[in-house]
Amino acid sequence: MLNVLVGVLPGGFMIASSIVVGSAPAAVVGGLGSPAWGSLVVAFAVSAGLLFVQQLLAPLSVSLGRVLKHQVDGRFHDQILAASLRSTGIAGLEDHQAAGDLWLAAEQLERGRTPGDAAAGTVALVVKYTQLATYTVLLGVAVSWWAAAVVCLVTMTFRVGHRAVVRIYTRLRPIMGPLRRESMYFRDLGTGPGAAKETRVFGLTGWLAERYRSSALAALRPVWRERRRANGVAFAWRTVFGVVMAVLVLAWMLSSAAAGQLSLTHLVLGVQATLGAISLGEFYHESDNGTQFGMQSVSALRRFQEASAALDAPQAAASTESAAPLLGGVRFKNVSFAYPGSDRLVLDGLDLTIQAGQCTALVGLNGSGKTTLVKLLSRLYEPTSGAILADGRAISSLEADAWRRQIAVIFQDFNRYELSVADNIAFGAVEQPADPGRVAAAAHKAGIDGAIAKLPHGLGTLLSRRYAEGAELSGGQWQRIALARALYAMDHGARLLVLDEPTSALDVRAEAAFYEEFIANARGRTTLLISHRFSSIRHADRIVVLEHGRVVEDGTHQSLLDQGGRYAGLYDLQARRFQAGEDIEGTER
Ligand SMILES: Nc1ncnc2c1ncn2[C@@H]1O[C@H](COP(=O)(O)OP(=O)(O)OP(=O)(O)O)[C@@H](O)[C@H]1O
Repeated sequence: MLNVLVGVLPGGFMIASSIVVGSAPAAVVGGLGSPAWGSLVVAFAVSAGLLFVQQLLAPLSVSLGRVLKHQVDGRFHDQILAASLRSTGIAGLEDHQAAGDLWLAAEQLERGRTPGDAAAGTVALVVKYTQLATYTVLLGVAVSWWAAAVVCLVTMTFRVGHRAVVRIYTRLRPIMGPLRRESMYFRDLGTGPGAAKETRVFGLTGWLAERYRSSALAALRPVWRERRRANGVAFAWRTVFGVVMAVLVLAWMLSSAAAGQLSLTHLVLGVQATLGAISLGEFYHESDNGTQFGMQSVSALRRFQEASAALDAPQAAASTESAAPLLGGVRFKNVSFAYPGSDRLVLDGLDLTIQAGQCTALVGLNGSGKTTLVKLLSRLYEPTSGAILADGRAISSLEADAWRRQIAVIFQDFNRYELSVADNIAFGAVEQPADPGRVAAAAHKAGIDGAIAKLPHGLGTLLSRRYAEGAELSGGQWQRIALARALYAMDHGARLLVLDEPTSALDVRAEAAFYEEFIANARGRTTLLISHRFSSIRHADRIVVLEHGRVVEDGTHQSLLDQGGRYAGLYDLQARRFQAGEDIEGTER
């Protein structure tokens, strides 16, 4: 409503100021104090008043537009976070297309093309089109309706032209999107610290700069081509048409006034309305980009939400039973699994029981499905067929977050939070208030307390080089921090500890020592240790060998050696290499 008023006010000013000009000759003739002079003063006061109100309300309208933008954007940010942090599954985040849509939604926000801009831009359009409507009506009433129609047509022709240029970006989005994503990837690779070592060591810096340049140019060239086309001949035609029409209308008004068919007031009003309307045929900075692109992030987010919902198994969202503390073991019953969009069974009729109170080691070559098994256990994916039972209840029927509090999982690619050491450990049980004593105890159990003591602020040290007071840990120390996080979770009620390749950053001897120490400490706890190295986990209560998504051997270290099967073969191979002083890892990868 405010914007309608802001749109109408310039029309009011035009009327009042035209009356001022129209009544000036009579006022001059009548002199000071004459009725004509009085009318002139009233018209002048009204026009000044209208101008004043207009100057007062226009900034208010802009400010309210900004408030609207920030409110809409705030809500949208919440929606993006809520969509990407949905806790039922991660299939959408790991799917190329869906993840691309989520990236697009966030990227549009970073580029300042937000739903808030669309909302504020739409509201700002109300001002512009109310103005155009007002000028058209004034011209129609004061001069002629055909002149009003022509001027309105000219303005809209310019507007259509400007919008056509803006629309080019939307039309080319399917081509530009992947290219832009590629160029952003190369830019981030070149400017971020993560890849800095390798790009220099391998001499990739020149290659990186060239790939960034070529992919950025490939994304921009189609836009430049289309823009030249839209801004070239079509623009020239529109300009010629607009200028000719405007000149014709103005000339006609002048000749009518000269012939005495149009009063001075009507002439001034007609000229003002014509020029005012035509000046509205411009590009609207406050509206055009926002209304054209602002909703793209919304559509991209909707696509991501739909794809995630379709990719995640429906039971994941539906399960609501509360999870009782896990007392017995966990059983994988004939579990098969293929990643969404793939027919390949990564797990194929897997039968496995993780016994309570035992340390079970799961070994298998790269790609045999070990991490996938942990993702199913954590309910980040649901089995394609079969069931995972905890104390005899299908975990798919349990409320996902409640079930996850029963397990403490450290993935291979665990998170390194750029927060304090204490936070990194206490995230193991984030739903409970952090307990410094138990944090220190977990750090001690994970064998990282010595390294923490040497940090400038102990447990309070920020683990990030981005801060002056921050510190960086080695890969092996980070792994111990992650282990401390899992132990802290166990200390707060988690019943099953899962470590997926917890020692990949340790050297062979440190790894062997870690496993020996860990397995000894974990006695009596339900633990699942995952490794692709067969030699390290020989002290586990039980060793399960996974191959092509199935259990192929199951027993103690000694019984598996006696069987002389897969485990024995690979164990012997590693042991011989180790004795020969070669890198064990090299044999198996
Ligand atoms: N998100 C995913 N989408 C599609 N396929 C996947 C995905 N993650 C893993 N895979 C495939 O599933 C198979 C098993 O992978 P998984 O990570 O479970 O193996 P792994 O035994 O843990 O291997 P590693 O010892 O190398 O960690 C691999 O062939 C892999 O390519």
